[in-house]
Amino acid sequence: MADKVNETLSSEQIKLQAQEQKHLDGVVEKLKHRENQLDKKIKRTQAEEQGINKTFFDDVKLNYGSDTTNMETALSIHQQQQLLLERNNSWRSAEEEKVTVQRLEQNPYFARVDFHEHGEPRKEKIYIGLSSFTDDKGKFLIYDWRAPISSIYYEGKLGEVTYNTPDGEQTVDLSLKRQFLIKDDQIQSMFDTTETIGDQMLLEVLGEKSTPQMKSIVTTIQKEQNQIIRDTDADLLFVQGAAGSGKTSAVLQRVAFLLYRYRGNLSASQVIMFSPNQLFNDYVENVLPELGEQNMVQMTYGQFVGRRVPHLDIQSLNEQFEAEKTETQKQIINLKSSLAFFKALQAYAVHLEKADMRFKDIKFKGKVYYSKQKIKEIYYSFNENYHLGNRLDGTKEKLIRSLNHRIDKETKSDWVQEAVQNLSQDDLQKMYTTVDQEFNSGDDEFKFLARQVVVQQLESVHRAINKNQFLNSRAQYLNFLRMIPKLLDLSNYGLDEAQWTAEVERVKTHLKAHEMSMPDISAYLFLYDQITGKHGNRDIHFIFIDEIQDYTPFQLAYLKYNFPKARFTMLGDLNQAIFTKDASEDLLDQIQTLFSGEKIKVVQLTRSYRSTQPITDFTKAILKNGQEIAAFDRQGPLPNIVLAKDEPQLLTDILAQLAQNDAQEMSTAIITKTLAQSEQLQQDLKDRGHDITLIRSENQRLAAGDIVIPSYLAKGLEFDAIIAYDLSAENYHAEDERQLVYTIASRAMHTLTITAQNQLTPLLADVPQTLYTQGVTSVVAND
Ligand SMILES: Nc1ncnc2c1ncn2[C@@H]1O[C@H](COP(=O)(O)OP(=O)(O)OP(=O)(O)O)[C@@H](O)[C@H]1O
Repeated sequence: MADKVNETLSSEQIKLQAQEQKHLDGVVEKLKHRENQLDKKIKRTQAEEQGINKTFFDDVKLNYGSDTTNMETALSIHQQQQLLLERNNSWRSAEEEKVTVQRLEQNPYFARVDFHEHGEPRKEKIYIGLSSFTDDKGKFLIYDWRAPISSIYYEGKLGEVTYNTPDGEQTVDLSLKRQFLIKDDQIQSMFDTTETIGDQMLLEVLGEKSTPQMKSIVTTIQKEQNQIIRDTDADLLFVQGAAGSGKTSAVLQRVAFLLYRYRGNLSASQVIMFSPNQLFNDYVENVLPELGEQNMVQMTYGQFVGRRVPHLDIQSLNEQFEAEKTETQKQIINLKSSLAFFKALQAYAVHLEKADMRFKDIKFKGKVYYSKQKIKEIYYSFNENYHLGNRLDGTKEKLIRSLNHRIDKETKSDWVQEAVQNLSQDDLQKMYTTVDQEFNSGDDEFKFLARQVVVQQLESVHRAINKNQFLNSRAQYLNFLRMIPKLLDLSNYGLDEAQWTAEVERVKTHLKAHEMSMPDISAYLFLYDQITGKHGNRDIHFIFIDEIQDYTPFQLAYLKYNFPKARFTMLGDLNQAIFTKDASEDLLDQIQTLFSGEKIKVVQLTRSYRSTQPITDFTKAILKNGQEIAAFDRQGPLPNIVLAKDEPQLLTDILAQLAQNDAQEMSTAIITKTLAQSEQLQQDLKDRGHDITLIRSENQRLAAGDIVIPSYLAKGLEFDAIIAYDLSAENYHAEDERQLVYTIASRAMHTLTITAQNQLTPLLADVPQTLYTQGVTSVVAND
């Protein structure tokens, strides 16, 4: 496209481009000059550091005569260390700057804006790039895209534009917005725009082929995305965005923005992003480093809870997704996912201050050392001002004190006498505090050793106390579940007591086998946190949650509890609730309750950038009463529905479509509903002589090229071409699978093929026939 634009350049434009090229040459020269200077600085300071290191002790006045000379020596060492540290910092920061300069050399800037400050006669002209760069006199040659003034590039049209600065709002008069495509220090093309970022550049970016790694979008951030990226006000920023509307992209640029805006007060380790699965983590991991920032902490909710209960087998993504559920099970899950369940647990915790704590005996050498009755007695011996956490601390303190008393007593028991006599020379040496420890008498020595032996042996009791091993967490959780009919109204969830009792028994059986389902694990941990008085991690400043529609209100409440000081950004598409399905509908209401009294901002992104217009129009028609979606005007072939009469025919159709996509150099993902189908399909294709990568687990790496992947792992990802596997009436029939079909179809960037055996799923029955072709393999690729 750049060529097409160049072909039609007028002489005026050619002149303008030559002027810009001259400016660019000047900036590149200065960047190279700076790199040179930095190289010299790095070499010099490293040499100085080595020099200081070599002569360190020659230069230090080693003098250990008197107190004053000792002091002088210490001072002298300190001075030398300071010198070393200074040199070290100096070359390290020069190295860092060099990396930035080198990144800028690759692509110094992507935009220029001209504007007048209000009341100032002089026109200003600034260039915007990935980082700031000043010349030797401190004049800005490039502004960081995150600098306050750069916002005007993304914010509005020409004319009056307001932008936020740390000191409040500023207004300028914007007279020019120019975009550049620069490669190897040459301007490939440039566009002046009158609208927000010209569609031309966006079209070019979006028309590119997919990559196994997500790319940054700084050059073409859209106005509404910019609002998400630069928000510094909201305690909760909630983004509802259609599939492909750039939620994930916006959030990654937002992390980069926040790290810049709060530089010095915020580090990447204080930002956590919760993502749908590990594959997705890999997919996005390059974006921040590309922007010159460190990656934030990334994890899935499963990982977040799983690491705290290594002994329990938690339901995997696959099990969660594929488990067939009865109506009662669905209702139980609904209950356990609710805020009411969260509150019931808090109420139960208050009740525990008075009664019903469950303890385990602490044993020593197979015998009860502190009985659970004794522990319970201590626990409830404190007055009513003691809350759960204090009670536990108080109990532990008392137990430790009692243990110390018992150590003295225990030293006189027979087993200790015997153990001391049997100590080897080696054991003895380890026990003495100094090699030649002296004692007044043999008796004293014996007492000393006996005490050491007892302390060593009783270490297990000590540990049991310290590590709360006397808490009977599992029995406690079951007790909480049994109490539920008293704490909330089961009939609100369409359940009766008998069904609930059966559920408690089910949880008990699973616990015996060390297994737990996802809804239980959060409640189990929250209960433990209540009992231990844990108040969460106050050091985390920002929490991002992607694909929020797959979280339950309980999980979100639990995350909020865990990160009490954090500001939350939640992104999702209520149309894509593939785990929580209908329950996601009132999620936003529930979240608002969670953040009541705090600043909430809700932003909607409706334009879908991932897919061509025909694909977006088709996917939009799958949904009934869904959230708003607008297509981006990028053309391509209509989605194609291929019906096969039987399985061999289905395979033949898939192979034909794969061949066609390959010929157009598009990578294809065949998305099946379940993992079993993916495995079968991979084998069937192999039998037909076609090898294809199977993504079976989230812990795999995404490879370039064609893949087969089950639906729940394709979340958040995108591919040039999608083949939706067997969207037949038999495979997809339940109304609550509509969102799943939408999620699958909306992964496609350029081509979408729907295959089905026999009869097409009724979920597509209402899609107008004008929105797709049927029976033929699609022909035209995106130009
Ligand atoms: N402003 C933009 N400039 C260029 N590309 C963009 C822009 N916004 C979004 N895109 C592209 O659109 C595609 C979809 O973006 P992204 O994955 O962030 O959307 P999403 O809303 O998280 O989608 P989903 O909910 O379906 O996972 C990506 O390829 C992204 O690079």
